Amino acid sequence: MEKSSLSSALFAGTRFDRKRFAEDIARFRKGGPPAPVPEAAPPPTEKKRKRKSKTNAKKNSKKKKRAEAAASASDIVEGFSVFKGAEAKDAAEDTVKVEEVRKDADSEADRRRKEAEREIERAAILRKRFDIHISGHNAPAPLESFEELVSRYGCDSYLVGNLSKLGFQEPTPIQRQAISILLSGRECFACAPTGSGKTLAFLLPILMKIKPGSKGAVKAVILCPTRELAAQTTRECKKFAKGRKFSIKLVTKDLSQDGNFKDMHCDILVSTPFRLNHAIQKRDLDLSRVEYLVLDESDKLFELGFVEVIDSIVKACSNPSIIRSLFSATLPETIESLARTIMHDAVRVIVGRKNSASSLIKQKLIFSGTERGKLIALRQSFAESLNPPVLIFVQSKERAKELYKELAFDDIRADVIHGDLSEEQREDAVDNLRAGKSWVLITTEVLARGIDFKGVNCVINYDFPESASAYIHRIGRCGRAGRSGEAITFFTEEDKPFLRNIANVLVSSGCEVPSWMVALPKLKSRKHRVDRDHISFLTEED
Ligand SMILES: Nc1ncnc2c1ncn2[C@@H]1O[C@H](COP(=O)(O)OP(=O)(O)OP(=O)(O)O)[C@@H](O)[C@H]1O
Repeated sequence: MEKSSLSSALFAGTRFDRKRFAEDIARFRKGGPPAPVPEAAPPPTEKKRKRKSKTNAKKNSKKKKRAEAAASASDIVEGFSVFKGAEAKDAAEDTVKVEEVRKDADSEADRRRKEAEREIERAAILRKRFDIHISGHNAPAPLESFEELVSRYGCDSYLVGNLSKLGFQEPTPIQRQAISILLSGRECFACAPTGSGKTLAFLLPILMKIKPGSKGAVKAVILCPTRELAAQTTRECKKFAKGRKFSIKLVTKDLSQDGNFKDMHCDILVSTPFRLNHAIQKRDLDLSRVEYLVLDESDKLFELGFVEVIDSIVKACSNPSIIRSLFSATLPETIESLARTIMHDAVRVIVGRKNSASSLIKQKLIFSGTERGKLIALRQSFAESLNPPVLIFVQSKERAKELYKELAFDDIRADVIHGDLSEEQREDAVDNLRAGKSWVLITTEVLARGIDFKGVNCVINYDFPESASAYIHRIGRCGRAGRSGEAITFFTEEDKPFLRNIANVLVSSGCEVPSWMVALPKLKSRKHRVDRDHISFLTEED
């Protein structure tokens, strides 16, 4: 006979009759009255059978307890072999079941571990493919597609529908990673090239997570360094949110000075730092329920002049579970460590190389000798090829006006934007370039950051930029959203000592520069501000 059938034959019918041995049980029980003995059970009716099968589930879950009870019962009836044997058999069966449960749990843990490993591998492959570099523990995997927003994060389909209507088919690298970080509730430092879609990267999690709501409870604040950028971000936000009743407001001069924020319904507030701080200090704007705070162009916002105001705004956003994020195309170490003081457990994301220009821009440095030489070089370059729209950067509003006068002689449809113009005039100048009414827009640093002119073909740095990051942001007004662009930078004898920083940016973007430029000595001062001669062909004698 086989071993298994032998044992089943031996144990067949071996059941302990508690009723028959009740007195013995009582005798062996240590203290206490004899346990009540149940009547011998009649054969189960259909109803009872059903009830029994229902209770089986409960019984199974109590297997472990029963095994323990069996062990203690055998202690009680020590020496009573039949009882001990039967319970021991029960206990053995239970031990097998417990072992099975443990094995199941082990294989479940194993399965989960393997799934987590696969997820880490998948994330690493995506990051490598899109040149995404992260630091910070347990960063969530980048998005594979916008559809994943629905399947993985429960995004409302209206939002994905809006993206598709706007022609956004695939997330850009910074969107893939920053969106998943913010949606998982982590804070984020993000550095990605100009024109790579950082705006949507911070707007989308806000639109997904906050609920359109009640009076006086601002839920998200977005800070931008200039009014033009704040206005553009507000417009973008409204486009993405179309179809939902979000109240999205731009803090204008009037609103900051006279707004009744207590009775105002506003979910998302976009502002420059000074206007927002004015509203907090003078108009009782309450930011204590803000859930998301975004510092766009964050390195600019942490520059001298803004720091105290930013500090006061950060303090006003006092919600302990607030999620802060910092976005820029440039993030110097000094600014990063300053910014870290306000962040909790942030993940740092870099797309491509930190502090580098977009690889879509063809960059050129042109020596023009003197200020006069620059004007000749500019006219020559326009005569050879003028590929509008063109953006020209100068270092001051006076120089912007001067250059505008010069170009007016040349029948070039030029416009100018600077700080002396009213808000409306500035908006008109930007709109005219967008609409193709003007070909050339002369500007100061005011349009250097964040402004999205999709079609700008060429950026000319008429005046040499004051730093490498100013250069990266200025030329980043072209070569956006996958399009190519051209950047021309004039330099004079006076600018030569400051060439090294800019030449290094060209080198890291794969553009050719003469070796003497990168061999120039390092300068202590990073900023380059020069007093320049007036822009004019008319000399004093003329
Ligand atoms: N996923 C996408 N698919 C197609 N176009 C996109 C996508 N995301 C953003 N864009 C477009 O790319 C352009 C640049 O985006 P955005 O202004 O957000 O860039 P940015 O990284 O913030 O640039 P900057 O550093 O200059 O501020 C915009 O015109 C935007 O509409």
